[in-house]
Amino acid sequence: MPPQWCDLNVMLSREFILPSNRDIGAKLPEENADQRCTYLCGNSLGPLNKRSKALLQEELDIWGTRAVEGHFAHPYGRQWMNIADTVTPLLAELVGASEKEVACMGTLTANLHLMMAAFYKPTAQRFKILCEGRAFPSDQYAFASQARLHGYDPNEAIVEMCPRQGEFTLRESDIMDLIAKEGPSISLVIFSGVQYYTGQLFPMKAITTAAKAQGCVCGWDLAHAIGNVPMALHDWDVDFAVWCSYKYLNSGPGGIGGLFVHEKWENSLLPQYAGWWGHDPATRFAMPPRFSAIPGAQGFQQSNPSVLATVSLLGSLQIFKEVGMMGPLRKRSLRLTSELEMRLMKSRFYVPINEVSAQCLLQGEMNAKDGTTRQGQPGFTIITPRDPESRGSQLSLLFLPPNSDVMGRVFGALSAMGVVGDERRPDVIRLTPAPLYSTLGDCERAALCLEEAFKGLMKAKL
Ligand SMILES: Cc1ncc(COP(=O)(O)O)c(C=O)c1O
Ligand SMILES: Nc1c(O)cccc1C(=O)C[C@H](N)C(=O)O
Repeated sequence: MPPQWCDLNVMLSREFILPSNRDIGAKLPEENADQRCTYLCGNSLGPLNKRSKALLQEELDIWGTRAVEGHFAHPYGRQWMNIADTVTPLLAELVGASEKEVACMGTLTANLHLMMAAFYKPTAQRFKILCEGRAFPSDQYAFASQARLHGYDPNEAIVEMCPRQGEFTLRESDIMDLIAKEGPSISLVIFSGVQYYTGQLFPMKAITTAAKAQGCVCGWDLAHAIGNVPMALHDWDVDFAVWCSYKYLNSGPGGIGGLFVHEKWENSLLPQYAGWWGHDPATRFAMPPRFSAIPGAQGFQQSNPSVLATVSLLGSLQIFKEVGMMGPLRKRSLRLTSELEMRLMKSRFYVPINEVSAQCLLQGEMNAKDGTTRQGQPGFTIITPRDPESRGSQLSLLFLPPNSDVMGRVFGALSAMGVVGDERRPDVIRLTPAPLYSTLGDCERAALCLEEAFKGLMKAKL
């Protein structure tokens, strides 16, 4: 039976090590200084957990006592030679894939290039890359450089889909229409599962189906989706996907990445940038001169993975497994994010999204629906979709008036009160209650502190 809410609260508070208010430099009374801070920043970096810490210490000790032997003989059965096998089944479960469709390797951007090298095969008729506008910059750089590599001008080859005028997120029907319209000229459709800036969860299954119907390859950047929302990449017929593990998978800064390649490609797609870790493990250490790829995603491995990075991921994935993986976690996540949203919307500084016209935003104004202009008055709206099915854990708060100092000052005040989110300039603060370690109390506290931050701002303006 999956653990209940209260059991989870207790268990998870024991598993994670969160910075205290003092650690993060919050300016709070002494009696609150050593309490854990309100950490709502797992969309950027998940916190440390005790299992990862213990596993890391074990591997350091084994390194100290066995050195090179640790590759082949390991007191806990985690021979370094096969270390990725400890996490592959868990990653496969998280993304909805078979084990051979998944590889724990490298880093997100490097894996994205590897996958584009394998899957982006532009022709004169079909050469475009369709992606969301304002994709994470590393992805934009990767797309543009891949287009250039094939001799295309990124301005012509890359189709960035932007929200309608006055809107902040994409409509499913618009995405479908664009794929249908541009389909014959599109080589690759690649979106992020959850958009890093707005927190929008794209309809992954529908986009994949539409892309495939047009004969396009469909890939996904799952940086903000893995460990955040349930997925079924195999059943959805996704061609490839890449991810990092330092966000919702809590593997630590710069943690090891991963990729997915659908099994249907197993016999027709050979790794072009081969390395010895993609070679058949049965003969890898015999060091034969000719490459013989592991069938499936793992054939794309190049180097031996960092053992320290891999066990750090393993510790967190063991917690995922213990709580029942994404089923119970998504349920908890929906509850937490709705709680945060509900409390934020009660704020007197909250402005409903439909009252914020993008045109006015551009001019640095904020218009109320009734026609009155509340020019210059500080406030915020939530640009993440209201429909829980169209978002993960994250809420993105847009501060008003735009391009003012409101966001920066609120962010500073939140930090001083022990609330850790992150700022994305010019006007957004992302707040993410992650179901593995956040509580309803965190959501309540964040909303109260936001209110306090605004009050401080208003007082200072008087
Ligand atoms: C959506 C997205 N893509 C790519 C990256 C870059 O990842 P990495 O630095 O691990 O390559 C990030 C985060 O930094 C991201 O959020
Ligand atoms: N990887 C990061 C880092 O080393 C420092 C600061 C931020 C990051 C991030 O991952 C940013 C993240 N992708 C984002 O969504 O903004």
